[in-house]
Amino acid sequence: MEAGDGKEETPLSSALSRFQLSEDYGFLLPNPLVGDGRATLPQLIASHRLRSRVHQMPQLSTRHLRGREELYLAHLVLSFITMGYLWQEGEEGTVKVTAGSPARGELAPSGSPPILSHADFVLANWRRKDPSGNLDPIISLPGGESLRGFILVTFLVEKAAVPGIKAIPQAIHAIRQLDEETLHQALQGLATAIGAMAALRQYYVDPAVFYAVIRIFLSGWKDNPAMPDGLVYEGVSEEPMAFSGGSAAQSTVLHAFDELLGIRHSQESTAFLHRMRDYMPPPHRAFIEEIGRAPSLKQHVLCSGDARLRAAFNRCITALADFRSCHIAIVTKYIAVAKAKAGRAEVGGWAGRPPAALEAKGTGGSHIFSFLKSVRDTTRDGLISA
Ligand code: HEM
Repeated sequence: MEAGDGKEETPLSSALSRFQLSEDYGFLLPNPLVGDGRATLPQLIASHRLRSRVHQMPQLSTRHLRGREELYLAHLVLSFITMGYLWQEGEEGTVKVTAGSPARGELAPSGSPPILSHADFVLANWRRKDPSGNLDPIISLPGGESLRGFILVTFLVEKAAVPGIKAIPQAIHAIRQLDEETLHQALQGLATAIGAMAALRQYYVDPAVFYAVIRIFLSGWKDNPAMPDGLVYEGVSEEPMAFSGGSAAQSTVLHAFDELLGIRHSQESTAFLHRMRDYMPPPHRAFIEEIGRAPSLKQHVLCSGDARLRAAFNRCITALADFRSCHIAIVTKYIAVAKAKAGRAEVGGWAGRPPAALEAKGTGGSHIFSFLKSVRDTTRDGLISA
């Protein structure tokens, strides 16, 4: 609650300054949460103390935060606490109402919904561990080394995509200038970057831990039978609100590539993917929309009749379809095969049961395989024939 409603306000900046860096887990929770001594988020969740402590948290205000970084950090910390709070008892123990700050409207100023998104989980959740540039996540949930691998490999895939993202404005500028040489170079750069995103294959993640432990903490309360009524954000609205869970479908990268290459997905897939854009940082969303308003690359390549441009364009499409095939293989291993092997009582020190509501659905809420295959196939349809 904000000042003036009878409750004392604690500036979020001062609460954040009490988060301590540790070599193992990044931020430790501030003392008001743990009372005596310190505990990491996973330890707190495992000890089942988080829920009652969250109720006692002081109301936090974002008004003293300085700049974008602190806002993203605040969203990261509070959305992780929210997921721990909501899912700590598994699917059976969900709550209908949030109490206290973590899941509330204070998260909104960063422009993202009050839930853990891909931008929190991956894009903002890293720090340099040592001078040689090794990385660690800032905040973890249960899942140990597998969770660490899941976050960092996804981060590396995003990093591999950066030259491809940079090639987009270059390509659009070249189309406007009718500069075919620069356009060709930009498309070559894009195809190489998409190829490098095959770092996706290097997962150091145990499928059983991913399936039984990690996935539930990324789940949302939209299209999720475990929380069919959504969630009341106390002090924000008396009506329940529904938000999708964290998913790399919320990553800006493939949306931007699709937009540039003029890929047309099915109506159903497009609806899902567009919904995922609501979970991106607003400048990312604006970037994708701007690409959509630019002159059509595909039309330009078709009209130019330039065989070299057509080949470079098709290399981008093929690389993108290959990436999506590789992703389907990963998802098969981490969800379909893991599901078949599931049922062990305890995985990775965590005795939770695999979430039944997520058996056929992704954390973003899609019908996994029909969606992923349709998106891969419509990508292939984007090829220009000779
Ligand atoms: C264990 C690893 C992974 C699993 C199990 C996984 C699972 C899924 C699932 C189930 C979906 C469907 C949407 C939903 O409901 O959430 C999805 C979509 C998606 N994932 Fe992943 N994913 C993994 C890693 C990655 C990585 C590293 C990336 C790269 C950034 C990625 C990029 C995407 C994209 C872009 C989509 C949207 C569909 C598309 O545009 O092709 N995923 N993923």
